[in-house]
Amino acid sequence: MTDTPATAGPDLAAAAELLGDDTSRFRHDYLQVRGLRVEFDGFVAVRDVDLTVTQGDLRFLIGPNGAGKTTLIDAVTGLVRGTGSATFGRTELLGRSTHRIARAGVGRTFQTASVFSELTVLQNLDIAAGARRRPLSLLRARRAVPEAVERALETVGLTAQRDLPAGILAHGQKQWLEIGMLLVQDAHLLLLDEPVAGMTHEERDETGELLRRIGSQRVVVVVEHDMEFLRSFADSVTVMHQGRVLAEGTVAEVQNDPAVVEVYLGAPATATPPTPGTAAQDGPDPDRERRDAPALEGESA
Ligand SMILES: Nc1ncnc2c1ncn2[C@@H]1O[C@H](COP(=O)(O)OP(=O)(O)OP(=O)(O)O)[C@@H](O)[C@H]1O
Repeated sequence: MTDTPATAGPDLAAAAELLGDDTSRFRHDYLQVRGLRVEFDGFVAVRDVDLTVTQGDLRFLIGPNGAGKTTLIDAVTGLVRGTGSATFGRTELLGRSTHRIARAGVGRTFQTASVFSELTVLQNLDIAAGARRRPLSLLRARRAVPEAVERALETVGLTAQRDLPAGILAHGQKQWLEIGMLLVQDAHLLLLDEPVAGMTHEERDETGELLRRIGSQRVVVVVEHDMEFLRSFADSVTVMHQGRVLAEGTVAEVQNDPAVVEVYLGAPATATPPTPGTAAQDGPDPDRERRDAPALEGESA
């Protein structure tokens, strides 16, 4: 946050207004994944995954590195081929193109924000909003900023930065811009891949509040490694390990689940508790997943 103007952060009142659209065609839709399987040249990255996420249930998807979290999102959004079923509303998403999945109201962010750096914040939002417009009408100058774009700017707290090139935004602001782009695209299932990675504490809290608001009206799945952020904002948690769902429940439930403790800490919960964040001496050889797993207790990774 050195060369960018200070921001007041997301505007929660604007978020409430923007999200208070209870005439939405997506109002009762939810994500339902059944028997999802993704293979890469014979390596099974995701297997037998069942997942149901509804509106008002801010779901965090956690698990050690390589657990299959991003691959799950990739399959739901059409970036990789999966078998089984993944529906949002009445739409089967598997087997559809990324474009058609987006049209079904499904949007995602990536670990690295993918905004057009040379274009302004406003232009980025305008392009996202215009995803359904014809190319010629996109080129035509318009007199006013569309209301949805204006509201999204306020919602994600970037009104003061609207005319700045997106490339000079702080990391957190780029993530907010991406979320704004999903809102103007009318995404009602938002899949966010590590949205607070690299953010300051303040930005994380602002992002958490924003996600809560969005999650009360839309279906939101957050892939995260930041346990402090999870404890503050998750309504529910799905834990993945080696491509499967290992556990699911409230933060307290998964934190106290022996299988989860074992995966994260490297020892059965009933054994002498290891030092948080380290593998147990007597446990199996720590593999890559375990070494990289953040501590479930204490400070975030
Ligand atoms: N395109 C690919 N080709 C081959 N293997 C892949 C591909 N994408 C992912 N994998 C493998 O699938 C497994 C799951 O990876 P994935 O990125 O989904 O894990 P993750 O839980 O998101 O991990 P992280 O927290 O590190 O992002 C890993 O073993 C990874 O190496």
